[in-house]
Amino acid sequence: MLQLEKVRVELGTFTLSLDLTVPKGARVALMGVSGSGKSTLLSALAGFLLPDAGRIIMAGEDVTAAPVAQRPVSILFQDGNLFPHLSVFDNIALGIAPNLRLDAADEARVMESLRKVDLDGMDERMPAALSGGQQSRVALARMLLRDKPVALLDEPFSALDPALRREMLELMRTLCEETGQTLFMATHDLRDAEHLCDRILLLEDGKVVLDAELSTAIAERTPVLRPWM
Ligand SMILES: Nc1ncnc2c1ncn2[C@@H]1O[C@H](COP(=O)(O)OP(=O)(O)OP(=O)(O)O)[C@@H](O)[C@H]1O
Repeated sequence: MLQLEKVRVELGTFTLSLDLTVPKGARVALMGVSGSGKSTLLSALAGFLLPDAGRIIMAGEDVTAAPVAQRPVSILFQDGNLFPHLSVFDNIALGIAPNLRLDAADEARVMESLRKVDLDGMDERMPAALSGGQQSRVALARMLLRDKPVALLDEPFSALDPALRREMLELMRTLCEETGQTLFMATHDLRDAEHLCDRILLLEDGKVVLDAELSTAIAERTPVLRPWM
């Protein structure tokens, strides 16, 4: 379970205000027009921004003042998630060992995460020698390996064509279902959201205007969601 208790984040004249609880394992689509506060919310969850008021509780722990590295989160932001001078293996290994010193068990975990995203045998390649979709899979493998309770995605896979992007979103959904991760994904595309998410949080000017089960909101054509349909 993840709780945002009366959280307020102020950025100049903009204020994000949230008071909500997200069940463990929920996959939440964060939607709203440009400037509504999606990235601000992800940054507050990741710890890049500290709230001016309120508390953030993740996996039973108060992380309100915790630095990025101490939060139980993994992050996948837009594109360019890979280091071009490191091999696929090392890019993934960074998820567990920032100094790249791995023991045999860690190495086996890296290879296992590669297998899960269907990239066996690609461990020695450099990112430039992979297709866009394969690069996204490497970033996903690293996220998997970190095995954190909360995943934060900001318009991921946006460089991929829609068919490949949706394939990645579905892969992400399968992996989340296996691990029970709670996920937040900022997106402008309701169809993309449907491929991965089961809840929707719609923001307007820093406030939640819809917090609902995604399939129900779509089936009922909830008025605030209609512009996105
Ligand atoms: N460092 C900052 N100082 C002042 N205002 C900021 C700062 N960062 C963001 N903002 C403002 O906060 C508001 C929310 O921005 P945010 O990036 O969270 O929106 P968003 O919904 O993610 O938009 P987009 O869909 O364009 O990425 C905007 O009005 C933005 O101008």
